[in-house]
This record gives sequence, structure tokens and C-alpha cells, in this order.
Amino acid sequence: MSGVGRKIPIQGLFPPGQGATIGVDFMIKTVEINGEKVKLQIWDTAGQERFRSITQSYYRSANALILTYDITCEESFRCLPEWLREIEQYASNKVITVLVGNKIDLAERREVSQQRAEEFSEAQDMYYLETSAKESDNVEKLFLDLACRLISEARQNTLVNNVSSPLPGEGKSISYLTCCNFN
Ligand SMILES: Nc1nc2c(ncn2[C@@H]2O[C@H](COP(=O)(O)OP(=O)(O)OP(=O)(O)O)[C@@H](O)[C@H]2O)c(=O)[nH]1
Repeated sequence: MSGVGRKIPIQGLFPPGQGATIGVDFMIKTVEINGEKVKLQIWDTAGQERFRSITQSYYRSANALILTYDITCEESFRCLPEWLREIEQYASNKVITVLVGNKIDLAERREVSQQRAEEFSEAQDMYYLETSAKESDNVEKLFLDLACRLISEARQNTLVNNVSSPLPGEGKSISYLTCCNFN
């Protein structure tokens, strides 16, 4: 399963002073769902305009896209329609999109209300979550929820590029409702 996301420290470690992404970073995260291991392949694409031609080529085969904005930066929220246009143009129409409002550890500097972001994500049919990469708040939940959703879609055969290898728990009766919090 693959995804393209803006930078979120997926191992739960916040690396202060880490520079801007150059082109694309790749990492693997394994999550456990009902005792089964799910391996997520994650491409962290650079946000800067000058890398756009490289990053666009990663959209097509992604099963899910994580769009991350900064809750303390109105401008980052206002850029979202532009990113959605990119998704519409380059990603599969079956792609799962997740909107992440990051930096909730800086709540006193918040410029984008949760309600506004929720309304926006609902209108765009995106799952919405707020995180703090710095404090590791909701980061594990983000990837767990996403893995649940990907498995559920793979089982219904609606996943981009349909996963050909056996999925965790294949042939067993597992209720993903116990861990999936997607609407
Ligand atoms: N306080 C706080 N700072 C954060 C958090 N997440 C990222 N930062 C800081 O925000 C700045 C930008 O983070 P990046 O991860 O480089 O942002 P990005 O959007 O991935 O940038 P590109 O790599 O250029 O695409 C860095 O200085 C990070 O240390 C967070 O949850 N809380």
C-alpha cells in the first residue's frame, strides 16, 4: 500500500531542525491491526514549487494522500484548494485523501479553527484529523486509521491498482469497525 504525504515524523520521533524535503523522501511504517501487521510505504513529497514536476509523478500510484497544513498558518490552509486541484489532475479518482491539521501543540497561536477545517474536509469528502508531530499527538492514530481504511477498500476491490499480494487477515473474519474511525 502506498501513500504520498507531507512530512510527519511517522516513527513518533520529532526531528527539530530537519530541513525542507528535497524532492521525495521514502519511508516504511508498519502498523498492527487486530494482531496483523500492515506495511505502509510512504512517500513524503516536498512542498516547494520547484519540486512540483518530481512530486506530481508520485500521485498516480498512491492509494492514499495525506494533505498536511499548519493550524497556526492561515496561508497553509488557503493553499489547500490548489493541492486538491493537483490531486484531481494527477491522482487516481479512487485515492483516499486525508486532511491533517498539524502543530496542535501551538494551540494558542491557532489561526484555523477546527470547525472550519472539518467543514472544508467534509465538503471535499476527506477524513480530518489534527496532530502534533512534535508531541506525537494523533500521529499513530492517523496511520492506524488510514491502514484500516486501505484494508477495507482493498477488500471491496476499490483500491488504486488493487493490491495483488494477500492482505493481513485474508480468509479470516476480522471486523475493521473495531479500529476504524473513518466516517
Ligand atoms: N511546534 C511544532 N512544529 C512543527 C510541527 N511539525 C513540524 N514543525 C516544524 O515546522 C517546520 C516545517 O516542518 P516541515 O516538516 O519541514 O514542513 P513541510 O511542510 O514538510 O516542508 P517541506 O519539507 O518543505 O515540504 C519545521 O521547523 C518543523 O520543526 C509540530 O507538530 N509542532
